[in-house]
Amino acid sequence: MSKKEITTNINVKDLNLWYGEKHALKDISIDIPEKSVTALIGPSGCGKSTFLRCLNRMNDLVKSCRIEGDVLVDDENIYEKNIDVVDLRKKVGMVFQKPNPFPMSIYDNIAYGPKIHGCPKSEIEERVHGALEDAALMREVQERLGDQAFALSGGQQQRLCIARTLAVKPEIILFDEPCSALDPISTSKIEDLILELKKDYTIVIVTHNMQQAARISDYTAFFLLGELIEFGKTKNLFENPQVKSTEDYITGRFG
Ligand SMILES: Nc1ncnc2c1ncn2[C@@H]1O[C@H](COP(=O)(O)OP(=O)(O)OP(=O)(O)O)[C@@H](O)[C@H]1O
Repeated sequence: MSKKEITTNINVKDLNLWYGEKHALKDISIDIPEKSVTALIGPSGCGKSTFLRCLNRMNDLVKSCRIEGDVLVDDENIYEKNIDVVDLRKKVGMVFQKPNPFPMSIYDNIAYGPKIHGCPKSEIEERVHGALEDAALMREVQERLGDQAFALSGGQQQRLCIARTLAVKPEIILFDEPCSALDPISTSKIEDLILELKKDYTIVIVTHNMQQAARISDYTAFFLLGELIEFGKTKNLFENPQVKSTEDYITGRFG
């Protein structure tokens, strides 16, 4: 890492996670820099999505899941009893693998979040428009905001889901393989968007696509069998990996 002081806003210490008997994350410690893109890479089943979901407590929804260790967001341990999970997920938004718009209009999809979080009625329209602009979707949908969201293409639906996340003004956005269901042109639009968003948001992205990690991330974390093997600047990790298994993975020897 550079000598310049790097500010981190997600600090994970000795995180362990079990699904029943299965020890899925083992002693993970990592400090994630703010306003940058951190990619999580590694072979299928190594725990990338599980780790991502720990950052906004999505694993709370899994009955068999047990977590030990600390996950600090802005110096606050998000696993403390007094944490309001709804507020947490507003601050730490998430975009999933498959676009999952609500069965309602384009406008209402985006207005939904601000409404349930008590945004004054007079500000909703501005929020919706701002989020559509920031998600680089406005130009394509401005004439059809009342149309059903499902009428959009897959790539547009995914940008709608990003707009929906932005509308509640998060600080951190988690992306779980956001392009895996998309064609190359839609993928490239989402990648451009992520590069734009990192000016204002901290982004953590799970990707199977190493070229994608190399293209858009500033930092990369390599996971293997539930362990964090190596973490550092993307350029260093890809060009000069410090651990043999990282090198084996990025050169395609396994995974
Ligand atoms: N809800 C669950 N219940 C039980 N085991 C689970 C659950 N979710 C994940 N696992 C297990 O935990 C391990 C890590 O899974 P996870 O989905 O985090 O891996 P991943 O690296 O994201 O994989 P992929 O790249 O295939 O999405 C795997 O062995 C998986 O089978």
